[in-house]
Amino acid sequence: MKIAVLPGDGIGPEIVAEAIRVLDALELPYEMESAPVGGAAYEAHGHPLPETTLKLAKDADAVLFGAVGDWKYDRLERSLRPEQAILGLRKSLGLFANFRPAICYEQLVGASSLKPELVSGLDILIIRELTGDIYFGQPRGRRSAPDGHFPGAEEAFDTMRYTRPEIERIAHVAFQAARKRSKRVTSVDKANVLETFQLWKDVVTDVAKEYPDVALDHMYVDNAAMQLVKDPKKFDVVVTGNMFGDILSDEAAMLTGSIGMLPSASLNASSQGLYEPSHGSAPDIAGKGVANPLATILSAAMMLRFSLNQAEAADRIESAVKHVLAQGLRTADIWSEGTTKVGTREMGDAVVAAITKKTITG
Ligand SMILES: NC(=O)C1=CN([C@@H]2O[C@H](COP(=O)(O)OP(=O)(O)OC[C@H]3O[C@@H](n4cnc5c(N)ncnc54)[C@H](O)[C@@H]3O)[C@@H](O)[C@H]2O)C=CC1
Ligand SMILES: CC(C)CC(=O)C(=O)O
Ligand SMILES: [Mg+2]
Repeated sequence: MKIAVLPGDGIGPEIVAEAIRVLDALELPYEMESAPVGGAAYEAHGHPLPETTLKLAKDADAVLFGAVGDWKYDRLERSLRPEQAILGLRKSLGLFANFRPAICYEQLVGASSLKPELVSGLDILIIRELTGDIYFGQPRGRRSAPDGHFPGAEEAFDTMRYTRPEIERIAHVAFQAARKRSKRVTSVDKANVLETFQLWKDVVTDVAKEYPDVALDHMYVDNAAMQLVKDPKKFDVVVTGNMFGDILSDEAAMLTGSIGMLPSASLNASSQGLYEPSHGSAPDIAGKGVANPLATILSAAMMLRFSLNQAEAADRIESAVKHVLAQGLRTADIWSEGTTKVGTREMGDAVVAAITKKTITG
């Protein structure tokens, strides 16, 4: 088993270090190799995704990724910006299916942005298409506007685009996931306005015919954003496009207590995967030792389950996380009165201790 480790920027190296310590505590027979990515790679090699980093990721069974980006690169030419590294990895490895489970752990019900009764027992699976949509569509650019209300004025444009096969394959992923859960899929679109999402809705409806045991409903994205905070438990599997999934998953994170709790798995057709927290590099707290490492640690558990065939080890990590939360340990983002505030490293220590001392109560 070979794991490529790409810590990246900001809090990336801090949280990935804790995930690695947790993986090490499991004493599994894997090999790990690290490489720079994002701003760190730009500084060292002049490119956010050097060929050697890309090759390491392609050759690995799984990639453990931190986060990329920093405000200081905002004015760089787009192809050199750190965020292009994660987009490039997703595209090059064909990681079209992004799983973002928004689970509110019982111990964190009080940390959620919503009332306890709305989030107690919450378990939503957001399935986000990850290699298409407006993040990848061509053409894009800036130019002098050729027409419109202000001809000759500077304008910028991006292209929202999906093909039928792209939508079909993510729809199959969603229906198959729903079969293992409560057999409900909500497809989120903007078909009332966008041609791209009228196609999305038509294709998801067609694919649904192959899954008569799964109930499908459609919801416009603006309504979905509202329903997520009004009555989140009405959702089970949510399938949507790249941009809507990006936005809705950050919103869903707050139902679970913090963006620092939301892991993710990005899979290709051969179950090779990239595992990263759903959040970014958090430059505002980088280097302070306060970032929550649990989303990354839980992403490592998803890696063991989905790409490395180590479901039991994944269960051990997830039980250890529940155990430390039950002990009352909290990083600043999930802290509340009556709990114990700890830093990134202490939280990692506690998860490692729960695994190695076998003190897990679940
Ligand atoms: N996959 C990736 O590498 C991603 C990269 N980014 C990049 O990250 C940089 C920062 O973006 P933002 O919009 O600020 O989003 P962000 O997710 O990095 O941070 C948003 C807020 O959440 C907090 N936060 C995030 N992760 C946390 C954690 N583990 N523990 C405690 N608090 C946490 C941050 O302190 C900040 O207040 C940008 O350059 C952005 O492009 C953003 C999202 C994903
Ligand atoms: C660089 C962004 C597209 C990454 C992001 O915000 C995400 O995947 O959640
Ligand atoms: Mg995002």
